Amino acid sequence: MAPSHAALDSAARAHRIDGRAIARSLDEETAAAVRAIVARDGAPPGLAVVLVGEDPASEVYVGRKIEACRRVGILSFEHRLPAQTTQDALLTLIARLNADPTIHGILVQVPLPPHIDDGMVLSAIDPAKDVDGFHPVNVGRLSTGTGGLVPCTPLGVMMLLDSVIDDMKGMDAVVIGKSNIVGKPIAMLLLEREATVTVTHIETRGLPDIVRKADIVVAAAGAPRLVKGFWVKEGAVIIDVGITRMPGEGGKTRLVGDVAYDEVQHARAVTPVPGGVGPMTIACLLANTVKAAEMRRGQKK
Ligand SMILES: Nc1nc(=O)c2c([nH]1)NC[C@@H]1CN(c3ccc(C(=O)N[C@@H](CCC(=O)O)C(=O)O)cc3)C=[N+]21
Repeated sequence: MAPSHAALDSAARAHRIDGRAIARSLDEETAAAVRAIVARDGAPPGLAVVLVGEDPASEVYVGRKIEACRRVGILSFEHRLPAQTTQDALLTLIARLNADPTIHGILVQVPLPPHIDDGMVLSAIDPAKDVDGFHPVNVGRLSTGTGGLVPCTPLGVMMLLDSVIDDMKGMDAVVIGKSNIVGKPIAMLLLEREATVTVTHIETRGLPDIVRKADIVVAAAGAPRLVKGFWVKEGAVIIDVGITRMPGEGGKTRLVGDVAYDEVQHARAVTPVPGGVGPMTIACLLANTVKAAEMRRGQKK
């Protein structure tokens, strides 16, 4: 006897979007672009990575960024400053990096220690070197669709969506999370594609019912396993941006996303954590550094 549709459905699993593989192929393009820049200018693009303090998670991320630069041939310059560094000292370093022609991109790892004003520091970075896309000039460009450098995680999210969706026009997209570095820029990018975008957050009333209407769900609330199976419409595409470190077995930490991955197998496609958005964020940082170098040559706007 042929299996019933219900049996087929319950056996079907969502496509797992492989962020590591997609990041690897973007890195190949970036490496080729770096080789072309070296052939033309005699020197590769340079990225300055600034880390203030000793947050262990930040150290892991910064280490990965430096290693990724080496892989594609970008020169990285690491600036590790003690936690008690003053805001003035940090602003002085940024001014020096802004003026340094061998530096094409500047990344100041956030969060910064509490005595430093993130907004002041990010606004001090030359917008043309702002590979994070956090400077108000780049935020303004993104929201008016006028070019500039786009934040890395949101860029990566769009590439993951593009790997499974041909055209987002008219689709219902729900973004959970309203941060300046993830939720808001993703909403702008989805709007540019003519999706119908609802931006929600942890305080949104009736959140499960709103999410259930979505063809595209981007979970970026930083709330482990917030999105349950019954929140998700059959056939939706889900991007999990959340990364929370939880105590795991044997004193290790384990990473938990914002989506209850095992409960959403009736989705069309879903990203894992780890191995989804995280690797894309780093690949997009490298791509943005090349973009900044090419913008300086006046080749791209
Ligand atoms: N100025 C600035 N720019 C950033 O882009 C920035 C930042 N500050 N502060 C912190 C967040 C976080 N972030 C991640 C980068 C890579 C992974 C990543 O590679 N994740 C791996 C796992 C990494 C692990 O094992 O811990 C994965 O999801 O597969 C995650 C998170 C960039 N951030």
